[in-house]
Amino acid sequence: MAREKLSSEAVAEALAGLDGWSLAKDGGSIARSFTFSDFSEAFAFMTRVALAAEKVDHHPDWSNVYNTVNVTLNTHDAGGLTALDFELARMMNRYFG
Ligand SMILES: C[C@H](O)[C@H](O)[C@H]1CNC2=NC(N)=NC(=O)C2=N1
Repeated sequence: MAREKLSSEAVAEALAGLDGWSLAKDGGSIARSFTFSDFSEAFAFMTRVALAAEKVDHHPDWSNVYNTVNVTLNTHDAGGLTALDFELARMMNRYFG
């Protein structure tokens, strides 16, 4: 259920309630950059998110440069966006503060 690909209407609705995230041009993923005061804060965020992502078996595609974490979310198994991506995005926003 949660890993079923969402319709473009459902994606638009979920995205409307989600601060800071944008949809990729092909509609297949969402992305956000998080900027922190320094590397320690950025890495602490990644550690918290990594543990929570592992618990729900849904993992971000991300990179880190100094104080910035760039995140892309999609569901590889579904070949697009699912409810799990939006759950993970909301969780990251909460951890960001
Ligand atoms: C076997 C395992 O449950 C799957 O490979 C999970 C792991 N984490 C995942 N993470 C993401 N982002 N997409 C997936 O399709 C996915 N699949």
